[in-house]
Amino acid sequence: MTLLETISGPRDLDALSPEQLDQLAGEIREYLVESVSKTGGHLGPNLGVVEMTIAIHRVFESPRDAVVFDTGHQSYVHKLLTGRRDLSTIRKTGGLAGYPQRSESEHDIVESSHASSSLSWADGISKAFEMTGQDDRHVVAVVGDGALTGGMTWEALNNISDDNTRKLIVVVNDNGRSYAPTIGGMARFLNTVRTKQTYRNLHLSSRRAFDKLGAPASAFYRGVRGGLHGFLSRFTDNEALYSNLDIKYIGPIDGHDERAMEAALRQAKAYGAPVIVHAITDKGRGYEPALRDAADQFHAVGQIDPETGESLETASAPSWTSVFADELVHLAESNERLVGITAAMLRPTGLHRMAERFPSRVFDVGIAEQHAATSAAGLAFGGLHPVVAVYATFMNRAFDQVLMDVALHKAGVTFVLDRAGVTGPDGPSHHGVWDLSILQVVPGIRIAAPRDSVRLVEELGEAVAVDDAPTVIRFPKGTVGIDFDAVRRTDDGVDVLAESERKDVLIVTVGPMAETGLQVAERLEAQGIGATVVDPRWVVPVPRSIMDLAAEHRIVVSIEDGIRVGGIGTRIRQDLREAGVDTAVTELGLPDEFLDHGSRSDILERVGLTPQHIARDVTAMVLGSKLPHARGAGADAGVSTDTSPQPRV
Ligand SMILES: Cc1ncc(C[n+]2csc(CCOP(=O)(O)OP(=O)(O)O)c2C)c(N)n1
Ligand SMILES: CC(=O)[C@@H](O)[C@H](O)COP(=O)(O)O
Ligand SMILES: [Mg+2]
Repeated sequence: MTLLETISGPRDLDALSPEQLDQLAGEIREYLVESVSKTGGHLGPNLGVVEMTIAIHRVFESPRDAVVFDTGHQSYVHKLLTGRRDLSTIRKTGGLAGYPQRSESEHDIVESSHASSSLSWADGISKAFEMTGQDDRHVVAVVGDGALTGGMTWEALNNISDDNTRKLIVVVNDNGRSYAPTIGGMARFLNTVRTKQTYRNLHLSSRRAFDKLGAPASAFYRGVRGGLHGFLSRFTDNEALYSNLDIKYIGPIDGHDERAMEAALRQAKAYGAPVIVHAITDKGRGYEPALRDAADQFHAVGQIDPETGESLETASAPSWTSVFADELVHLAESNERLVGITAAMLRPTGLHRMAERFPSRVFDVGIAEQHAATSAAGLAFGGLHPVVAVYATFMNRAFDQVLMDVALHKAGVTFVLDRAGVTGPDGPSHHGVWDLSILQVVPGIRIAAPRDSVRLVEELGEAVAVDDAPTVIRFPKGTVGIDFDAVRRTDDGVDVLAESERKDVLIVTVGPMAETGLQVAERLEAQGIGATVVDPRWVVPVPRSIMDLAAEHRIVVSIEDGIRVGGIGTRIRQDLREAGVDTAVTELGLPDEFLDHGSRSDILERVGLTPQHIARDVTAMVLGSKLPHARGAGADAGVSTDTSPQPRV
């Protein structure tokens, strides 16, 4: 029996000797490589937090003490130590989540995988503990150096540094990387700390480092009620505590030295006020293929050969990301106004290709999507055309910047939203399902959803030609499907993909849902129901010809890989009413609920967004049987049927 097999909860760690702790760390690393190489997942980040997580769970008493992981992708070791020793189902339908999940364990607190929120969580939890007489409970936040480049962390630090006695420990997991090396002035400073062999005179050097960063950073260093003084000072008995700041700093500590981590954490625990413990770690620690991987040190892997680290997955077609990446380079060759912006995801969004070709025209702003959007408005003001490439789900947090900085100023900025729609294994906070509903309310915005690679190329070119409004191109995770040529194109750019003599149903598909729409049409034809399938290409604003086509049909069905509430279907319905077209509309999309992790196909099946489900429902509607009630959340697709005028039979 391995030591790991004896650990059913954190308290089982207490009796282990130093030698056993080292043995346990080795067993955990071995298991992570063996298991994650089969399932895929965040292998590199978790290999980097083995000793840290063991030390946290030995020093603190979860769940009485609250342990919060920023982003949560590095919580596999936490799961192993809190009664979930079998990771073989991780990220699979019905299996363990790839992030903390309260329904799995009382030890899990923050389920969102959106970075840079952990310190705000910790600030709130620690305040609540103090205010409810639970001030013997500690809060521990594990935050990566990458997550520290997100603005929320500094908002939280500014509050945590208020004069207080809250038992809040911030463990900075500093491995020097997000995917790639973490960017920015603060990261450069951390690097200074990381590389100092003796870490002597840290305080002096840090002042110099911040002075080097220029006035704003020095001002921040000297004056703002932030935690940086404590963050920069070296730990000595109470010496490092600054009168107007309350964040003591301990470190840097070797994050792979379990005993050193424990000692630092015990000091922090005993201190009785907010403390930062700065741990230096290696992403991918103990696994050569990860440490050697220059791209991202196995930040997130698919199935790999555990011996060599080689990917075992073969792509049957190019990914949406790679089609975008190549076309952007092609466009940038002839349009020197184009610049790219990534939020710490250069390679995952494909911008690395433009960066290789035009290094001075791509900016990595760190995990800072809000800053990305507004700095893009600035770039546009200066005469450039920025292309901001982010995952759709992360665009949520930059809504105000798109609205008030980009759109209000009619800035020509193109947002490329990768991983739009149901993504699958990364769970509810990673599905890119809100972008269509959120962004379509932005005045003047134009949103395109390419159905295939040909349209992605076409619509990207159209987008970057717009210089007086924000444009959005959204496409899903994974490889592109087959190209669907149009039967004809209307004068306002709507592609008719299939049409029938009988004008029973107009199916309006958003993006790659075109394939589903065509399959639905085939099924309907088999029932003698005539269907026209159209792809608007640009879904916001809804092209005029959609109104005209709707007026010719008995019912309109929209199909989108986004939440139905406030989706494109809703907009079509509203526009039809405003145009005086009373054709009934059925909007099909995702239910407005958080969709668990799983495979994309399983999730679409569960919510009823499949050709079979849709054809069955539409057949029932057109043949005049009872319209399907809005089915319960989670059971079926969000179906809203406008029942004002019944379909004309
Ligand atoms: C708001 C947001 N933007 C982007 C991401 C994608 N993302 C996931 S992990 C990661 C890097 C995190 O780096 P760090 O905090 O240093 O943690 P590490 O992986 O190094 O342990 C990024 C950018 C995210 N989860 N949330
Ligand atoms: C944790 C995080 O946000 C990312 O690492 C995410 O897991 C990447 O997802 P993809 O695998 O779709 O790139
Ligand atoms: Mg990091």
